[in-house]
Amino acid sequence: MLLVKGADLVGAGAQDLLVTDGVITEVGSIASAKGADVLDADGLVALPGLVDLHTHLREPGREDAETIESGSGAAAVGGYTAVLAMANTSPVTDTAEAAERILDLGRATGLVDVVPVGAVTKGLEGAELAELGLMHRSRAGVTVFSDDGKCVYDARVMRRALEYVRAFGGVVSQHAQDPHLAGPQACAHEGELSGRLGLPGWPGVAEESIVARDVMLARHTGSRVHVAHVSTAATVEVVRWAKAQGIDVTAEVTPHHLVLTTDLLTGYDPVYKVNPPLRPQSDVDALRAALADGTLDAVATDHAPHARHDKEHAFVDAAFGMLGLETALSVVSDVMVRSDLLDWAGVARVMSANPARIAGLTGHGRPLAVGEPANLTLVDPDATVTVDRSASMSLSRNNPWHGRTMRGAVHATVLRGRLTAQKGAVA
Ligand SMILES: NC(=O)N[C@@H](CC(=O)O)C(=O)O
Ligand SMILES: [Zn+2]
Ligand SMILES: [Zn+2]
Repeated sequence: MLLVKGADLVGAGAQDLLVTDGVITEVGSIASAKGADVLDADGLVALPGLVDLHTHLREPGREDAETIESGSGAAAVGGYTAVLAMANTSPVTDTAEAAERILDLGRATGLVDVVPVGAVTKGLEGAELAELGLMHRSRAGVTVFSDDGKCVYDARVMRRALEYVRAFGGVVSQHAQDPHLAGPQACAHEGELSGRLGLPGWPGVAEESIVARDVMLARHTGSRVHVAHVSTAATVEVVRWAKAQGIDVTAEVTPHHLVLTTDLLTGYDPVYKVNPPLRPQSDVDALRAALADGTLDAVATDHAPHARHDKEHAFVDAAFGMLGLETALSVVSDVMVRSDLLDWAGVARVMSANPARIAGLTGHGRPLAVGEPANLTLVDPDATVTVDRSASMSLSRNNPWHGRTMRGAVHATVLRGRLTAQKGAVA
């Protein structure tokens, strides 16, 4: 048993919360409970456990960069109770067996629910559909499919994937990047600055044109598409239009695209190399506004750990990606809550309820009420944190937030009644 004392339940004021056998059994004023561990939550905000739609855990294949265990630790410290593990591992998660293996490794660690994402195409090669139905019907129950890292570029393949997943309520999460408009070398927002720096440009239209196509394919098939890591104002416009038409589209934004801008590239530090690239301030402002007004449904980290020997290269040669799990809540607090763009109920929506709904996770993203699973994140809204890349559960150090001070931090994470992390460390 666990007794959480005096947490602000967002909208319901300070309450005590009793957890028995992983389920919330009482909410209100609870003086004591015999045999229960007590967690003092005075001054803390209680959110439903955070859900990340987009995490790279690197196992199998790149256990030097991250493992399911180390990434689960980072997730727990970051306030997450469920993460969707992207399929671009080695081997790729494109079979039922591969998906079940990830599920089992996640369960063995037990710090967070690790939910496998299945590849859309075999080997992420974009040609032949992977065994979507078998992955869905497996113990892993895969509902989110993505070739993330690569775009499902062939419109016919995308159409067939959408038709296929519609049968069981699945969704395709698209890494929107036209490979001709933004080729493999493209690594900086295309504009005056990329020209001056001599970096191959990645124009916003390479994203926007794929999203425009995909929402039309979703309309045509009556299926559901999700847009990964939206990075431009015009993509927001497409998503807004599609939603207004009743097209079944959802979209996510990363913490880094809500804050970091392309001018950080002037120092050629590869820590700022990410896909899609950092954009100008006008895009950042549009993304914040779209997250606030619901056009963007979710914040997803795109936690992308990379080993030192893959990241510490000349900018053009370095790997794409940055860490995100441990800092996401602080970034969102700092940029969205402190500026009144979102209140804590809004944070619960974009970091828990909406991602859980998109991924079809019934045990997550639920209101903190009697009868619900006790997955929760306690946040100290006034804590000031200065990010230190060396104090991380991740095996990698490609942390773009190093040295930054933010307000608002995860205090503790509870997964089905069990404390999984507290004050930056795994419990
Ligand atoms: N975001 C990145 O820059 N990198 C991701 C791939 C991806 O999300 O597209 C990775 O796997 O490293
Ligand atoms: Zn991607
Ligand atoms: Zn990714």
